[in-house]
Formats: sequence, C-alpha cells, structure tokens
Amino acid sequence: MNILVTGGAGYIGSHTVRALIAGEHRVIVLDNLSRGHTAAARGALLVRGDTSDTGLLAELFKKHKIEAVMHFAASSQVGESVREPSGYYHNNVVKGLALLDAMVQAGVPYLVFSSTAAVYGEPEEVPISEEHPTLPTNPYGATKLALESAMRWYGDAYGLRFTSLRYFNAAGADPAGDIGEDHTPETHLIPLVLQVALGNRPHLEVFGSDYPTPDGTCVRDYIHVNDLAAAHVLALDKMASGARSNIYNLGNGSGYSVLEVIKAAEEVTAKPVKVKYGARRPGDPAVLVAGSQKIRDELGWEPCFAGLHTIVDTAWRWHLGHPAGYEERNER
Ligand SMILES: NC(=O)c1ccc[n+]([C@@H]2O[C@H](COP(=O)([O-])OP(=O)(O)OC[C@H]3O[C@@H](n4cnc5c(N)ncnc54)[C@H](O)[C@@H]3O)[C@@H](O)[C@H]2O)c1
Ligand SMILES: O=c1ccn([C@@H]2O[C@H](COP(=O)(O)OP(=O)(O)O[C@H]3O[C@H](CO)[C@H](O)[C@H](O)[C@H]3O)[C@@H](O)[C@H]2O)c(=O)[nH]1
Repeated sequence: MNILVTGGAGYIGSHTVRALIAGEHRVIVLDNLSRGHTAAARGALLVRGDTSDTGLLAELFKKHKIEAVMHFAASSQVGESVREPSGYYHNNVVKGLALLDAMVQAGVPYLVFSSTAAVYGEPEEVPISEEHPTLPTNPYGATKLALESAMRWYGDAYGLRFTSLRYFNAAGADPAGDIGEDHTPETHLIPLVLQVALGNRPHLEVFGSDYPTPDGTCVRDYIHVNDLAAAHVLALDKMASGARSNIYNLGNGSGYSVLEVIKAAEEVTAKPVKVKYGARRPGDPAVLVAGSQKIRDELGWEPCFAGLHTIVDTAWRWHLGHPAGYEERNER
C-alpha cells in the first residue's frame, strides 16, 4: 500500500517506517522536524511539513495515491502537557482534526493512530483492559482521548476506518543499531538512565518515592519499539482485509518500577547509575500495566522483545553507538 506516516522522523514512527518498508509498502513521511530527525526516516520519502497544512496533505494524498495514514505526529510529554495544555490541544487535537478532515476530503479510508495508556488515568485495576474507564490525569492523555472520540464519530458519519493503539511505555531500539530514541529535551526514563551510565548526565532524578507501590516508585509497562511497529503493520493489514475500527492496548503486561529499571540498566551496562530522589512529577499515575490480550487474540500480535533486560540492551547499543544522538540539531 501507499502509506503516509505523520511523525515518521520521530522515535516510534521511524521504527514503524522501517517495518513498513520491510513489508514492501511505499512510505511517505510527513514531519515538521520539530522533534524528529531526517536520518531517522531514511528509506522513505521525507516531506518536511505540518499536519495542519491541509493543502499539502491534499497534494500528498493525490500525488502518491495514499491509501492509509499512520498518525504519530504529536506532542507527547506528560509533564510539559500539564504546564502548557494549550500547545497540546493545538498540536494533538486541532491539527489532528485537520488531518482527519483532509483524509475524509480525499477519501483515504484507513488510519492507524498513536494513542496512549495516559487515556486511562489512575487505574481502578491492573492490568488495564480496553474497557477500563478513561479518565486522564493529564492534558496529554485528554488530547489523545479527544482525537479517539473524533475518529469514532468520523467513522460513523464518513466511513473512516481506524485502529487506535494505546501504547504503554515505548522503549528500546532497532537491534540494527542505526535508529533509536533521541528526544530533545529527553524526558523518558530509559534513555535518561542510559545517559547517566554513559557519563553524559551526572545522575537520574527519581520522581517520587512515596507512591503506593512495592518500592515507592512508579510502575510502568515497557514495550519494545519494534513490537509496537509490528502491531501497526498488523493493524493496517487487518483493516485492509475488512476489519472494523478498533482500539487496542499495547504493552507486555509486566510492570517495572523506576528503581527496577535503573537496576536492569546497571546490569546491562555494567556501570553504576547515580540516583537522586525528587518530588513526584505532576500528572504521573502510580501504576500503568497493560492488558494486551485483545490484540493478541484479534490481530495475532506477539512481542518479540518482551523482557526488560532485552529492551534496555537494545537501547544501550543505540546509545553506545550514538552518544550524542543523531547529531543533526543544527539543521533545524
Ligand atoms: N514514546 C512513548 O512512550 C509513547 C507512548 C504512548 C504514545 N506515544 C505516542 O506515539 C507517537 C510517537 O511518539 P514518539 O515518542 O515517537 O515521539 P517523537 O517526538 O519522537 O515523534 C513525533 C514526531 O512528530 C513530529 N511532529 C510533531 N508535531 C507535528 C506536526 N504538527 N506536524 C508534523 N510533524 C509533527 C515530530 O517532529 C517528531 O518527529 C506520539 O503520538 C506519542 O504521543 C508515545
Ligand atoms: O527523569 C525521570 C524520568 C522519568 N521518571 C519516571 O519514570 C517513569 C516513566 O516515565 P517516562 O517519562 O519515561 O514515561 P511516562 O510513563 O511518563 O510516559 C510515557 O508513557 C505514557 C503512557 O504510559 C505516555 O504515552 C507518554 O507519551 C510516554 O512518554 C515515570 O514514573 C516517571 O515519573 C523518573 O523518575 N525520572
């Protein structure tokens, strides 16, 4: 298929682009490079542009006979969203709607959407199933939920078919070692821990040690980025063969605390990681662990990189090979 990947120069998007190309799809990446990297999108045609540019979208849909969109482009930091909700509503909801409208206008039938565990908020029970109530505790999760809701109504009214994938914590890197996680600023736990191990940061600040969890630090479900990428390909194939719109969680079903992640990183890297304890980060739920049985049953998805050490090891190989990331910040 001819597929437009928004945000395909970013972390998860670039790994999915690779999986799509391996599956012999033709990929056009649309990325404004606010956070992405040209080197990450290699192998695809990269168009530098914004998802709000409906003229550009119409042109790309027509010129490349686009049959499906994978929509990764978004602002995605929980803490930043609490401080600056306006930017999140604009980038994730307003621009997301522009994309949906352009798809409807051009008759592009299929959309795979990057949603998040943050739509659930503080869970009533774990593992969290797709039926769990959605009560986000931060604007980031609220904006993703808002677009999911729009997709549902657009589906009813205009026939848009979508799969929303609610990822838990994406981590790791392609074992090939040439693409990986490089956010500026970096806010995610695993890359930050590895930067400490590399000697690029003095310490890791643990955000809160008084949560109601076994060691007092937050528990998350880490999922390898290539396992996420594979799920996107499966979701698209399923829709193209007639499946209805759907929502799936994506996680491994195992929760690890911040301290457990640090310990795993020390074991993988054989380096000490200095820790300082700080305050809780606003908007952080204590525990997020996925129930992903639905996607296993319905799409046949199985993680290939399920263990925390394996995930951290692939990330470590990327960081060792690219201690300063993609090193192309001055191009922006
Ligand atoms: N990283 C995670 O753990 C995680 C978890 C759940 C959901 N998600 C979602 O997955 C998606 C990808 O996350 P990521 O970690 O790869 O983020 P990322 O920041 O690496 O990638 C996002 C990409 O989108 C681009 N972009 C942002 N706004 C744009 C716009 N308006 N127009 C064009 N391009 C734009 C950025 O330049 C960047 O390349 C996001 O939608 C995020 O909310 C991520
Ligand atoms: O310097 C740090 C960074 C993170 N953490 C903690 O480590 C855990 C993981 O934090 P991340 O920032 O790596 O990830 P989040 O759980 O906040 O968010 C990630 O997963 C969410 C869904 O669970 C969203 O989708 C979001 O896009 C994605 O970044 C959290 O408890 C956080 O408080 C620290 O203690 N210190």
